[in-house]
Amino acid sequence: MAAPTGISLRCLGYARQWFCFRRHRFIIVPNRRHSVSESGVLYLLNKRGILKDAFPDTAGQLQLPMLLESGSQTVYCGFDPTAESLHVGNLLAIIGLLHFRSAGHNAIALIGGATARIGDPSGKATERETLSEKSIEQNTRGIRDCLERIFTNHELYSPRNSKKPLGTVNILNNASWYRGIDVVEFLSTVGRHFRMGTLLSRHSVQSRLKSAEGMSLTEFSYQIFQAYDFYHLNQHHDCRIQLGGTDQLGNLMSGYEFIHKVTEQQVFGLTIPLVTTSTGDKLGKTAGNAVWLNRDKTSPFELYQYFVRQLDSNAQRQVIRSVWGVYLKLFTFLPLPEIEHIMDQHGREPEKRGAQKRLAAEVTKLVHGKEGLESAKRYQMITDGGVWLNHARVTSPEQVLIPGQHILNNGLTLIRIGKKNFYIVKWLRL
Ligand SMILES: N[C@@H](Cc1ccc(O)cc1)C(=O)O
Repeated sequence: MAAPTGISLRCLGYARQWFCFRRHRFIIVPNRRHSVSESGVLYLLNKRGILKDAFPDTAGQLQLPMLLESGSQTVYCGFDPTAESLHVGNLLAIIGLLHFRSAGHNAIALIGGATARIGDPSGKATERETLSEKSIEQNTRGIRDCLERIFTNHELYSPRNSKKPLGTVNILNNASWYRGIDVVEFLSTVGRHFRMGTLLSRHSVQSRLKSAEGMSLTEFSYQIFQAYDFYHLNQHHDCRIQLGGTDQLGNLMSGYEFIHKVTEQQVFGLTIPLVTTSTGDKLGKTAGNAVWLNRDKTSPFELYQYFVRQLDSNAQRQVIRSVWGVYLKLFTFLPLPEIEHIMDQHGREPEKRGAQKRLAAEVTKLVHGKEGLESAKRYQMITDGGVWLNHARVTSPEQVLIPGQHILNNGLTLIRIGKKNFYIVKWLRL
């Protein structure tokens, strides 16, 4: 973590924390003259490395901490249903929302049933493929399922630092408010507030305009829809904070500007960092494929393995040690002193792979619950080489039982699990 040595902006005497920005990192420096609210959610998110930028920066530095301390607030983050499941790359945004929930604030996960049809150009070099309404509906079901499961697991299993009651979580779909909006009405009332110069200046637009393919009006208008969503949630759910990945900054700014113009209310955008592996790749891809959060696309075992395995090379041990510590802070809700303890132990006995096993266990429990974690561990036993069939070690969970080899001619199989547990299985021929 970067040391808090940049330009700092002191809050007036009544603020509990002040912030500084250095090399695009969001740093919160506790105000030593006043009792520091080290339990504040921004302070915590920052300590865990989950915050990157705030928008608008100056107001964000001074007003947002005060707003969050003044009472329960509503925070939202959107997910477009472009696939049947969310993936590991979405996990940090969900975890960010859940930290707000743990601190007693209310979280909205917005499924972009409407925006998925428009297609967000942010971070994309080419126009998105058009999705049929039917596949968007199917994807929406998969994503809703995924979010509900994670929210329940968070409530059941995640350790909490705050004594405040958990905030609410709400899953909404923006298709529900666009259904009733007339296109002429939308352009004449909403469209009027957006200035072409500002829209054109966004990075997502600029990079696409320079490409040979250019950009369609549909994708160009995406930021207006996301801005309107923020406005809608502000009006109907008193939502004043939007969370998104770093590529979402332009969309967050459009929302801020629109709401500010129409309502004069102060709202905020927060970005979370893009997590990369030690080799610089986006986290959440294995052999180029995404690691999904729904079990029919990536099993609990594969998810567990992904976190245990990747970066697991001796050549990178020094890097790995610090990376595991960072991942534990980002992807688990374990208290920071406990993470330090895990890392100390890991430093003493790295061969036990304690840090990565704990990381994998916590992530699998959050995503698939206790039952999912148990099933992942049962397979793990096989890949660790702790299972023998007729005295031969089995290391692949895909192992098939072959008659004559694993099922002896007398119809028996001797199974050994670990050092001491022996079982005889008698197979009946039907
Ligand atoms: N544009 C976001 C998803 C989103 C959709 C609608 C919103 O209101 C907010 C966010 C993304 O692609 O990640």
